[in-house]
Amino acid sequence: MASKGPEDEHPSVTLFRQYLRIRTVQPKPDYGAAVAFLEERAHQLSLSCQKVEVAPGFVVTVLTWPGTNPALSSILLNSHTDVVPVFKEHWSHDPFEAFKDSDGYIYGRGTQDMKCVSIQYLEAVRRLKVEGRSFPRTIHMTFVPDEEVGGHRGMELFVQRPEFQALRAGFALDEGLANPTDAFSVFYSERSVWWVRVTSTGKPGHGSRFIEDTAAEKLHKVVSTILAFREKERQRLQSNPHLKEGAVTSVNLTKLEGGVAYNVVPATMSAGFDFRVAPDVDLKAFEEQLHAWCQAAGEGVTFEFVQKWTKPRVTPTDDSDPWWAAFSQVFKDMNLTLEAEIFPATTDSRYLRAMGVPALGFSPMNHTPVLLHDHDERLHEAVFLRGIDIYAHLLPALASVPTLPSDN
Ligand SMILES: CSCC[C@H](NC=O)C(=O)O
Ligand SMILES: [Zn+2]
Ligand SMILES: [Zn+2]
Repeated sequence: MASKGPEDEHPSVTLFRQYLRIRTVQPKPDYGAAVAFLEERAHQLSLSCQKVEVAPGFVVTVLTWPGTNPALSSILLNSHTDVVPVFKEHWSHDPFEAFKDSDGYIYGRGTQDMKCVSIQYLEAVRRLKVEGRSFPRTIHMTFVPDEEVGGHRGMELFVQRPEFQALRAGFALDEGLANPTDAFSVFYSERSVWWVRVTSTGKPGHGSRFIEDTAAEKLHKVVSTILAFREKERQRLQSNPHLKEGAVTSVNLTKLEGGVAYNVVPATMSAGFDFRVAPDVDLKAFEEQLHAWCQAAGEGVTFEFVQKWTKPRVTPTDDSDPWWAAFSQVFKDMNLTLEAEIFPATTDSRYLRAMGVPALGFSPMNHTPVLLHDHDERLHEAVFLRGIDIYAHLLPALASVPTLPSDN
């Protein structure tokens, strides 16, 4: 297929590519430019735009399309504005140029995670407004900073504020993942992130001696135990075709620290682990297990949490739930396949669900390899445009869910 020149490119694709060029890349995202871009979109769409500074320099931008029945709770469409860093030398094209190849693939950091979704929300709303449609429920689009580093200066603070309460969110959409097959993935829960630092202390001394009770020996025991647990979970996932990645607990050894010189046995060493705990795990029992593993390694082995999520929640996916019924019916009507899963990593949905707002993670990308955080992150323009169609069906369905007991 020959590439369309910029003159006949779909305007939604052009807008997407403009947004991709804004360097909201961690660790120093240009949030000012993103907020200015969103304010301009609000102006173009005749939507109100509220800026909530949740921490100095960290703004949540809220664009609102009022519904016809303000008594009803609202639909919240969330996306984060930041993107993860790149290894530029591994990219085929500049990751912040939004290069489109002759087949229609758009390359860029954020093409999948999740600048596509931000623009799809905006363009679906634009289309529905142009068509003169209106719906009972208000639609809020929230654009939040700092998701990629945990949301601690983004959604985590925003949900605690009166401005969030004032949105009266009844249901939310947030990010999901691409799916390489014909199906679309949707995420109704996520694993709890636990970043654990195990510190081992022991006897120091000269590197030539058989010193008893060293920090390294004991740390090695803990590392072995945890990696054995990892293998057990890996096998459990591999041997059961019904289980998807998010249904088991994963762990990786991601940091090792300690030592000062080759001939000095260090008195302390530490190991860092990234646990993603499945939502059906008893978290109290799991923490006790961590204690037991450390204790079994010997005296002076302790652990601390660097991240610890303790409020896993599951959004209903049975047809008796009005939100799920409305969401899934759209896919039936459009003859599209949905696969419901637990998100394997962490998103801002956890903060929304913990506030009692049911949330689904959905990024409309089928026939697309999962390339978030990867080199050559890309999305085909046709898949991107199809996503706008899908939201243009989803938003009317969700914003027309009849009055619920929770609305009163
Ligand atoms: C807990 S902070 C990290 C959040 C991050 N989210 C997306 O990749 C993740 O590692 O899942
Ligand atoms: Zn993301
Ligand atoms: Zn991400």
